Amino acid sequence: MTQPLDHPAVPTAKVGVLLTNLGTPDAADAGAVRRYLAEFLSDPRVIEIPRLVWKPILHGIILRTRPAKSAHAYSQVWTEDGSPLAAITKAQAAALQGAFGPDVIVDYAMRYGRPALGERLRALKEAGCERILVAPLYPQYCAATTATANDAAFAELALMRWQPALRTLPPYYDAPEHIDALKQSVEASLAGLDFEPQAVLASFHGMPQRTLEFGDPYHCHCRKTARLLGAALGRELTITFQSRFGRAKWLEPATDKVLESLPGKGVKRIAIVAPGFSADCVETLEELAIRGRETFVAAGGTHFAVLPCLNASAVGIEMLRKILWRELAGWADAA
Ligand SMILES: C=CC1=C(C)c2cc3[nH]c(cc4nc(cc5[nH]c(cc1n2)c(C)c5CCC(=O)O)C(CCC(=O)O)=C4C)c(C)c3C=C
Ligand SMILES: [Fe+2]
Ligand SMILES: [Fe+2]
Repeated sequence: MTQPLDHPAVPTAKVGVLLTNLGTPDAADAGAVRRYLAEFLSDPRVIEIPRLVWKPILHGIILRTRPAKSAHAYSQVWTEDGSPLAAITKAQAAALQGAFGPDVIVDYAMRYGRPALGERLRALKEAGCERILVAPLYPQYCAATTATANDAAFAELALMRWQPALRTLPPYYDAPEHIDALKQSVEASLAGLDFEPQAVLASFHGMPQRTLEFGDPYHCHCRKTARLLGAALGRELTITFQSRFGRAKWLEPATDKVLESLPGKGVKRIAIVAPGFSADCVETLEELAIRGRETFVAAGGTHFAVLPCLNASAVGIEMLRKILWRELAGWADAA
């Protein structure tokens, strides 16, 4: 439609897709890790204990001791492109750019640290996106991951007079496309090993046990992903939970305890898959692949492999394209 001559230009309405992940420090040093942990661990969605109790523990103990230890972990997996989590999420967004047509812009952001979620959401709006799909890349829903990413997106919208329409990506723990992508990826990785594992572990990030009692579906989602993936592979997977944090009881069995116990039961050759992580990160590359191996070998294990996450692999990107396309129904074609 022709506009009056004095009317400002009206850009074509665009659609935005914002991939989000947890976040990561800007550098593998104690200062950067401290800033990252301070933001992350101040989130009441992550640490669900009264602020009055938690603040002194966080500032008096955790932020004094953990940054140096975690920085060492990060330094062992740091790449030329920075933190693996940030580099892989960036590569996923780049691989999906153009996949939904010329009027759909794909970007990425982090819930903690940079690029900040609110800032990228605003940038999409400023680029003309009137509709935005926020896609937290966690297959299994968890209040500490999915919900807090969505909260941050809506908090940014709360600051706007003219808001874009927002959709959020539902969890995809049991989506056939996700299970099939995992199956293909695991089969290809297992075929590349020079040994036949006696057991394959499915290690998920842990959560405090009481979040299950509060009604968080995370534990059930993890179990279902493992069950469906096991059925697709035709072999039973041993489910474990890693990365225990703090003193409270966490979901069990704990990955490190299982690694310690398997060789004594005659299981000396294992592979680990981490189907709760859409991208490799410090938890898979350092905690599992470095410390996990040390634990397993010290207990008498002889063969050990951690299989890569879907990352920006061809099957991983094709899976994301399909599940995002489904959520863009009625939007991408209207753009
Ligand atoms: C995949 C799902 C995740 C859940 C669930 C989760 C819960 C959760 N995590 C912590 C504490 C830490 N997690 C850390 C790193 C980290 N966690 C996830 C994912 C989940 N966390 C990812 C992808 C990463 C990697 C980030 C990276 O930079 O590579 C860390 C930082 C590292 C360290 O110091 O060990 C902490 C701390 C809690 C408390 C929690 C649930 C309550
Ligand atoms: Fe975590
Ligand atoms: Fe960890």
